[in-house]
Amino acid sequence: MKISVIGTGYVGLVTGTCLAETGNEVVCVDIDENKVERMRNGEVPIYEPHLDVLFERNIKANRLQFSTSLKEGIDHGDIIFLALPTPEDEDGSADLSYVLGVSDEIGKLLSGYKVIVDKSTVPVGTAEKVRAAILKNSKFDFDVVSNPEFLREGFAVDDFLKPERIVVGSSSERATDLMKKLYKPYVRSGNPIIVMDEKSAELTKYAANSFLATKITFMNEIANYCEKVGADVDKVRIGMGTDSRIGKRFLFPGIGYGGSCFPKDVKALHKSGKEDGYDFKILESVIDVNQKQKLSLLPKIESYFDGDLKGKTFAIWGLAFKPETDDIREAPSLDIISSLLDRGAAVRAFDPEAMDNVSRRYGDRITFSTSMYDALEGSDVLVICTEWSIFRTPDFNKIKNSLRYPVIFDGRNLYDLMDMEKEEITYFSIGRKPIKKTTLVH
Ligand SMILES: NC(=O)C1=CN([C@@H]2O[C@H](COP(=O)(O)OP(=O)(O)OC[C@H]3O[C@@H](n4cnc5c(N)ncnc54)[C@H](O)[C@@H]3O)[C@@H](O)[C@H]2O)C=CC1
Ligand SMILES: O=C(O)[C@H]1O[C@H](OP(=O)(O)OP(=O)(O)OC[C@H]2O[C@@H](n3ccc(=O)[nH]c3=O)[C@H](O)[C@@H]2O)[C@H](O)[C@@H](O)[C@@H]1O
Repeated sequence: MKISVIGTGYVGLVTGTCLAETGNEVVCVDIDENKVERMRNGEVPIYEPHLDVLFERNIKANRLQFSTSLKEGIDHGDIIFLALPTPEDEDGSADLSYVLGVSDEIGKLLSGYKVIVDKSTVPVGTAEKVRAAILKNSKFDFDVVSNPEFLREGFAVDDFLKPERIVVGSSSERATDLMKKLYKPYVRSGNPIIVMDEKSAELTKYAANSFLATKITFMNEIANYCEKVGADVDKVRIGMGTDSRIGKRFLFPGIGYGGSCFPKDVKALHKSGKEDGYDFKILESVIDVNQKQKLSLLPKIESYFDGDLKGKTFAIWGLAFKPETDDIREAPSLDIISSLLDRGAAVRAFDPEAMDNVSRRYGDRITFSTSMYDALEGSDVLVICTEWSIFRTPDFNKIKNSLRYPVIFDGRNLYDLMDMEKEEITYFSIGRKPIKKTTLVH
């Protein structure tokens, strides 16, 4: 089939590449000329595991092309995916200007029947707005489908190729049939294509993300309470998660959820609710608790240094909002770094993939290290913000010998408490008892 994807970010580029992988002819359109030039030169502009292999293969096979021309995209595709940003607006609502702006243009460019598929995460009622925006300028027949995307960064290719489900929101039989045909190769394992009306599809996406964010936040509150009463959140997590009604996944406490979606989507659903006369009290709490959780290591750090962080140097391991991505949008590490800098401390940071993105934001206000161990040199203590695999089994002797104070503040509970008892390291984590050793100052 002939497919166009408008917007080549994490979702658009993965969608375009994976759709080319099953034999479709795909044109990806982006407004960012530099990005399009890089992709035309064979460069994948984001870090996403396994994407490079598929990207290269499909470009070589001439199934994947890039353009800055929306007209080229609209002329080419029978199905046109919108994978445009829907960032948080000042009041917390989803900014629809990208989606509706492009829809406006599409109306002027249509020259025959097309299916316009909204893959961006959007509030209930957006499909109608997209339809109205196109209709304003077009006399040709078209359908609008809501097809929310559930991929996770870091696993995006796998999630797209083998989705647990595909949600298609459409009231048009013609468009639904085309979508089913397109997605058939991706649901061979028997996972369903769930067809519903557009509004329900739009809400399914917000409901899924908000539920997961709520699950994490609930565990963060349980972790905070564990610290007050001397319980161990790891044990509570396992005890709870083995109940299949609860499930083991997304119960890991930490320094809050981040990323380009959970924070904005929870706020957008809360805001939509308000506009539609419904007060999502639970989401208000989730937003509030998560903001506080991002800085939950700070009181522990301040208390360790008797409130005075001036002149101290902090090694930070992990900057991305989660492992296996270079994405730093709403990353808890940024809240922690800003708070440390505000208190007169210095930061030596290391991340396997996200340092370029952080450097664009902080410039030379922080030092970027060449390795995880280099970050420790000249630092007072270590703070862990992201659970990259390479941080899971470090050389504890190196940590002890490099830091001025052999102390770890772990925002992701990477280490077993029993193991840490054996090390001469003071260890603070989330929802578990602190392990305090008589500190040797180098
Ligand atoms: N990042 C993720 O893991 C997921 C994101 N989503 C949703 O998908 C949508 C896109 O998200 P991302 O891919 O992360 O965004 P992104 O910010 O990574 O990429 C958006 C792309 O659209 C391009 N663009 C902006 N205006 C344009 C225009 N007028 N014409 C053509 N291209 C234009 C930008 O240059 C950029 O390359 C959002 O609604 C998001 O909530 C949904 C599921 C997963
Ligand atoms: O709409 C989106 O953009 C996507 O948002 C999330 O995917 P993603 O943001 O890539 O990452 P997750 O793995 O869900 O993690 C989100 C945040 O929650 C945190 N998290 C996750 C799981 C957990 O147990 N504890 C926890 O704190 C992570 O550290 C991270 O900051 C959803 O998992 C995807 O299904 C969805 O498509």
